Amino acid sequence: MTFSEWLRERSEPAWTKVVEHRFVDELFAGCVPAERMRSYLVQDYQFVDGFLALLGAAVARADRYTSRLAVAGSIGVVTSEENTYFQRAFDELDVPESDRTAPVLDPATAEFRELMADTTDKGSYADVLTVLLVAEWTYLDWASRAPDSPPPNFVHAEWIALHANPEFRHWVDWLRAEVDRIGEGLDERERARCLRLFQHATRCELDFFDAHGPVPPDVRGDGPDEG
Ligand SMILES: Cc1ncc(CO)c(N)n1
Repeated sequence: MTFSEWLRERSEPAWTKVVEHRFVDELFAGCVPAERMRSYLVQDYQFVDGFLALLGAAVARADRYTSRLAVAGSIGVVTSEENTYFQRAFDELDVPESDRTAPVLDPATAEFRELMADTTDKGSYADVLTVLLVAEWTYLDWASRAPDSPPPNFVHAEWIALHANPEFRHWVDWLRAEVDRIGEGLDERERARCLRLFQHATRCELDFFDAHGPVPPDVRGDGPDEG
């Protein structure tokens, strides 16, 4: 088993709860109510802010030029296609300027941003890659479940398409291979630290979806499956 597979397996059942979250099923069906899609995207823009800083830390801490180039390529996507998607979605959903730049943070967003900021400031390259991998791999995994026909509303359809395309898969494959490569050189303590970070980030992903329903946050996807 590779290091990345081991990290993911040890993060069950939360991992699968993220990938099979009801928010995702609603997204595929195009029936996330506008109010919840708005709050999800407003909060996610704040996630992306912290995530971009974390990508910068990966560029800074990488041990070789080819790795810096790979991460920089992803920075290019976040700052162009993904950013213009947010702007167009915010226009469509009538998001006021204050919520685009400085919204009140949900507890789930605040915790995720704190984890990313701590890792940006103090994490090793392995730590940084670990948190990046959770964020990208969970999104690839849920998006891979998308049905063939996209929902009619571009706000739903393009959010799926941003994470269900060959370039994104290629980036996540690279991140996994990079975590596996760096994992080879880690000692027991460092690996255990990566696992704790991986599990914490996976919990943050679950809390983030839970915060935008339809399951109330205190149920955390543990209730009976209502399909
Ligand atoms: C909360 C969250 N996790 C992961 C991604 C994808 O990087 C995202 N946009 N938002």
